[in-house]
Formats: sequence, structure tokens, C-alpha cells
Amino acid sequence: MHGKILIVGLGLIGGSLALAIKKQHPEARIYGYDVNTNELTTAKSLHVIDEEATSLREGAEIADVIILSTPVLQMEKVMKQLSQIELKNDVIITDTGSTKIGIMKLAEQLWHDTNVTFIGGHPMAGSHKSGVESAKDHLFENAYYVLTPYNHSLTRVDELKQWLRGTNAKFLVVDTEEHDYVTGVISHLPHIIASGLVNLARKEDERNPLIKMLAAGGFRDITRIASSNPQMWKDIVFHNRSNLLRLLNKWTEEIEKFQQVLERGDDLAISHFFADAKEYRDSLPVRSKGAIPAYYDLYVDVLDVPGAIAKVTTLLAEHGISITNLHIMENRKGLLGVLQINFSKHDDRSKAQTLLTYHNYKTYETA
Ligand SMILES: NC(=O)C1=CN([C@@H]2O[C@H](COP(=O)(O)OP(=O)(O)OC[C@H]3O[C@@H](n4cnc5c(N)ncnc54)[C@H](O)[C@@H]3O)[C@@H](O)[C@H]2O)C=CC1
Ligand SMILES: O=C(O)C(=O)Cc1ccc(O)cc1
Repeated sequence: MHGKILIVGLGLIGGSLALAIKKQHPEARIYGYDVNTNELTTAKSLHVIDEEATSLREGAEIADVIILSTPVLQMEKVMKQLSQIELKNDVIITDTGSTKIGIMKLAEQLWHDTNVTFIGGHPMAGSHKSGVESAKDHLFENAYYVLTPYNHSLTRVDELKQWLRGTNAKFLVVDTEEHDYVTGVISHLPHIIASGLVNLARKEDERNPLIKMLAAGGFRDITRIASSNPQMWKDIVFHNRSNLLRLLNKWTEEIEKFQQVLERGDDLAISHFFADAKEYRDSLPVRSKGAIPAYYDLYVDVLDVPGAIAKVTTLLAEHGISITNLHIMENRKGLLGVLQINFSKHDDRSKAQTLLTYHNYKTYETA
């Protein structure tokens, strides 16, 4: 498709969308604007965008599609600025914000009864990393991509989907209220709980340095998302405050109920607590991405000798298998160490396991 796309906010999400659009529509021209000029220069030098816009106005005036991918409170500021700019007659504006009610209300106020089409969006995949250096064209592959159009913008939804086809995401039209409640349950509340757990460990650590030494394995797994961008999450919880207050009440009830059964020493109720959670968690789809995407781990025994880890990573690189992270779990001199390798795709982990087993490495899917 021919046209000019402006991405406002060239971080992880804006950069990944730019790459996915360019892959599918090489003839499109991608412009970027970011208040952080370093991010913009990096985006240009990494060929994530074709052109840098020196101001929002410069990029917005000529754009056929405008994609807003700043933190959500900044999004409102940018939308108000855009409403003061003369945009193209048939422009489509969309956003990538993790919350939808506030953004859609403002869009309605600014652009109802105008020629501007606003379609809310939320690609429900990402990472705890931020910034354009972490952008990937396949970030949203197989993930749900929620769209929240108004009735009057429904006619342009297909056009927007065509522009976003290179994401290979699964588009889903959802009501804004429902979106914010559901993402509150499965994404925003878990981020608060993960950060709460880490803050608890941090306080305990002041009294007991063993905490930090031993906080590995499961603790790292369930708190990965606490390493996300604090500014972005401040904005998200602020926007979804009323749902989160309701959900925090429910969470407190859940924990208090557990506290009571523990106080009573009710072993049957304690077993039920864990069994109910296991049953539901085991029933969740494993192959599709949700708001908190899966990372696939492979554990590999390596000898604790110089060059042993490089041998494994070189082997994977030679076979075009991408890894997202590495972690050495145990490192005792002269003994086997366990290397934890993180993959973003299930398929990459399977290929790595086959390859490494062929080369006589012992591998495990769980630690
Ligand atoms: N990180 C994630 O996993 C996901 C994030 N989102 C949403 O996407 C949006 C972007 O998130 P990320 O890309 O992760 O953030 P990021 O921090 O990587 O990038 C945001 C960019 O916006 C720029 N920016 C801030 N204020 C601006 C303004 N007024 N004008 C122009 N640029 C401005 C920043 O300089 C930064 O480069 C957020 O609204 C977030 O809620 C949605 C899905 C997943
Ligand atoms: O780090 C993770 O796994 C995330 O939780 C990514 C994420 C962040 C914000 C969203 O709105 C959707 C997905």
C-alpha cells in the first residue's frame, strides 16, 4: 500500500509497528516523531523509520495514518496537539495504549463530527524492555490486537487492518469498558502484584542479604514484569484506576481468605487453593500470546570451563535460532553449570533442543 505513516513515540511498540508495516508495505514511507531526539536518531540509523519529523506538525500534516505509541498520559497531550493541526482529509489516527476508556473519550470529544477517523488500538504483546533498540518486526506475531472503533469509524477498520497486516496479529474488536476491565485482571493487577512482591523482598533484604542471593528461579519468573518501564506503568494504573481499585479489593479478599485458612491450619482448604489455581492455569492456552507474553526457557548443562557458553550460543546462531536472554543458574568450579536460555518463540526452543541434544548436550524444559 502506498501512503505516509507517522509514528509518534518511537519506543518498543512504535518501533516494532514501524518495522512490521515496512515489511508488509515496502512502498510506504514511514515518518517518526519523538520528544526524545536520541530515540529518533537511533530509529533512523537502525532503518526503523525512513524520515525524522522535526515537529509533530511537520509529520502530522502530510500523514495518511498516524500511530500514537507514547505512554498513555502523553497520548492525551499529543491528541490535543493534533486537534490543533490541519490534518489530511481522510486521515486515520490509531493508538497503541494499554488502556482504552480515557483515550476513546478524548478522541470522541476532539474528533466527533469531523473528517478525522480515530480507531483505538492495543497490540497485546510486548516486553518488560523499552526503547527502539528492542523493537522487532515479529513482536506481535500471533498476539491479539484489540481495536476499539466507534460505530462511525467501523467502515475504516479493514483499511487499518490492511496497514497493520505485517504484524501477523489476530485482530479483535472489543468494547472499551470490557477491554479496560479484562486487561486490569490479566495485565495491570499482575504488574502491581509483581512490583509489590519485589518491594517486599527489597525491604526484607535490608535485614537479610541472603534474600538477594537466593531470589532466583521462581521468584525471578513471577516478577519479570516488575522490570518494566515505571513511567509507562504509572500512566497505565492511573488511567485504569477505578477498575484497579475494585480488583485490588478482590485481591485483598482472596489473600485474606488464604490467611484465614492458614491460621486455622485447614490443610484441605490450603490444598484446594493451590489445586484450583493449578487447574485453571494449566487450562490456559499455551501457544497464543496474551498481554503478558510467554517466554520459552531451555535449561542446558554446560561444563564450567572458559568458552563453554560461547560454544552453545554460536551453535544456535549458526542455525539461525534467536535467543532473547541468557542466565547462568549455577556456576561451581569444575562441575556442570546450568545455562538458562530464553526464547520468544516455542518453535525456536524446540529447534534449539533438537540441535543441542544432537550435539550431546543435556537439556531440560523446566529447571
Ligand atoms: N511495552 C509493552 O510491552 C507494551 C506497551 N503498550 C503501550 O504502548 C505505548 C508505548 O509503549 P512502549 O513502546 O513500551 O514505550 P517506550 O518507553 O519504549 O516508548 C515510548 C516513546 O514515546 C516517547 N514519548 C513520550 N512522550 C512523548 C510525546 N509527548 N511526544 C512524542 N513522543 C513521546 C518517548 O520518548 C519514548 O521514546 C504505551 O502507551 C504502552 O502502554 C502496549 C502494548 C505493550
Ligand atoms: O512484559 C510483559 O510481558 C508485558 O506485560 C507486556 C505488555 C505490557 C503492556 C501491555 O499493554 C501489554 C503487554
